[in-house]
Amino acid sequence: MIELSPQQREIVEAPLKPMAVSACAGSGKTATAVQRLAAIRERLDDRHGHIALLSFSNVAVDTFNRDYNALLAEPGSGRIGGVEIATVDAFITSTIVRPHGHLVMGCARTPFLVHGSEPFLANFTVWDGNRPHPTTALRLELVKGVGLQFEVGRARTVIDQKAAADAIRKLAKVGAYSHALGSFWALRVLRTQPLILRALARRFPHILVDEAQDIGTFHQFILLALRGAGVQVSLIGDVNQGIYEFSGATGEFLDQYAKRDDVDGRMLSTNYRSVPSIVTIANQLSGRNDMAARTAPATLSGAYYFAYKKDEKDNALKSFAALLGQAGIAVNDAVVLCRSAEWADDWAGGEEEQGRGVLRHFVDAAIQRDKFGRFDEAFKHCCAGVVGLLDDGHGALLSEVARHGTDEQSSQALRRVLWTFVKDPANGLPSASLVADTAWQPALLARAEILLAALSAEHGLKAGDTWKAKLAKRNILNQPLMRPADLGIENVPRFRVSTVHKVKGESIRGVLYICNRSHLDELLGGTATEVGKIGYVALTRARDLFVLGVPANYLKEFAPKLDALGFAKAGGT
Ligand SMILES: Nc1ncnc2c1ncn2[C@@H]1O[C@H](COP(=O)(O)OP(=O)(O)OP(=O)(O)O)[C@@H](O)[C@H]1O
Repeated sequence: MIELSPQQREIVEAPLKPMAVSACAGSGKTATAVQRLAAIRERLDDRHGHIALLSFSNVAVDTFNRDYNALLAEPGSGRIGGVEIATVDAFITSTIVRPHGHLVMGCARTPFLVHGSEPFLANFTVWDGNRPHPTTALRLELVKGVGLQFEVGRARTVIDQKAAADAIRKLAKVGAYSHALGSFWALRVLRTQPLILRALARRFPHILVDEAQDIGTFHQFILLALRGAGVQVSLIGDVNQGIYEFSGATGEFLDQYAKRDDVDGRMLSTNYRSVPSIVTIANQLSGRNDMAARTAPATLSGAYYFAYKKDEKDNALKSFAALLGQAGIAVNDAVVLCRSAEWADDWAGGEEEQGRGVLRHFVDAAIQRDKFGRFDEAFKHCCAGVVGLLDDGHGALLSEVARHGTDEQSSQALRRVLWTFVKDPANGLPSASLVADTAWQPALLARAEILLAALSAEHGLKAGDTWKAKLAKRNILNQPLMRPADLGIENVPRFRVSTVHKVKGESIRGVLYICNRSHLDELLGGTATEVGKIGYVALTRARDLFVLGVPANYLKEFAPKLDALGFAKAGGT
């Protein structure tokens, strides 16, 4: 177990009152939050009350659970249960929407989350004046001076209030809600059901929220409603890492919360993750003055840049591999980061897109499993694909099967069948290395038939009438799903490639961040803009080595600025 610093310990041992902790990157928020959770648990007299520790990703929740259980296992630990560790959304779902949502949704069943691929959703659309959109595509925005606004699509088309409200009600009547609508219904419950609000406040006298810069507008109102009913809400986060601005999470709530009279404002300002030269650059970008706890290792470390050309990606990857070699970092301990999913796909050796609709879910599942070894992602896609093949009547199934930690026996048995299918390229989901039109799709069709027969016999699940048509060869090519490099034919190091958003919260030994001109511009401009913050998150993931990929055309323009910040030029393409 980590020995806490005095700054961390003061937070852990502070009096039981609402707290706002403004922390820098790599400052040990995880250990501090877990120990604070344990300290509150120990000191709280109310043995019926639960303390909730909430975050925004399953990875963070798993880490918290692991560390809290390790604390419980320590000799002499008198700590007991009575804590709830979950994502913010899972907490809202399990404590508000599922048990009480029916009171405001007008449905006669336990509400269930829909993911968008469920066939029955075809009957639930909303009209934008020109064309219909799935109701599940509605996003809710609170716009200053306007109030609640409903939008769809990338162009953020605003939907007529009444049309949106009618569509949401229609969906709610069958018990379904989308991800965006979950918080909406939860807030409705809290605002219209005072007895439930009071009961929740009694059950959760303390709620700690990690990554609090990611609290969006609806989450904020939910937390404030609970606070109004007496819950002590504490926040811990880093506004410089607020990279979900597009979804209404500006970090302002965390900033403002610290200024409230009854809130104890604290800081965590030592970075335990990165070597000092990286912390110095991070300080300049964020305007903070954080300390580096580490000293530089004897091998190559720090922040570098090199030029790359878009059509010579393999050279850039080889240059990065060479730098990693000098730093003594294995390829497996490094990552290539991009701003957008499209870029990440491209740098990962993007496949030519194959499949449409339901079939596309199976394509994605095979690629996730065989190219990236990500079985959890493969499982999710496979579930969406299988549910897409079933009869409309099984609309709630996907949400039951996909629910993290569900303990219902029927769901568990079904999960086992689906896992078996996902894990087995010989008899289940066919290998992504097969040629798609002549081998992969026919194999999928035959095995899906066997799977559907088993689901019908053992689980009473009925296949939809058109399931075969959904697996027809639409946009299926005469080539494998994975491109040759991933089949081991070309000799380029195989890096994990990811978006910055996906590695949030991680510590990684070597990071290459591939930029275009505007990414660089905003990175150098500091953390005032969202893309600037994304650059800051990329930089601060690196433990030992951070490399910036600069487009060759712009090297001359950016080199002096990068040198001035403390980057060093690496040899490169
Ligand atoms: N007191 C400490 N002494 C030594 N190492 C520590 C201490 N506190 C934290 N660390 C280490 O610092 C690293 C970063 O911690 P953690 O992942 O919790 O950072 P974080 O604050 O969540 O960062 P970020 O917000 O950037 O993801 C971890 O490897 C952790 O073990």
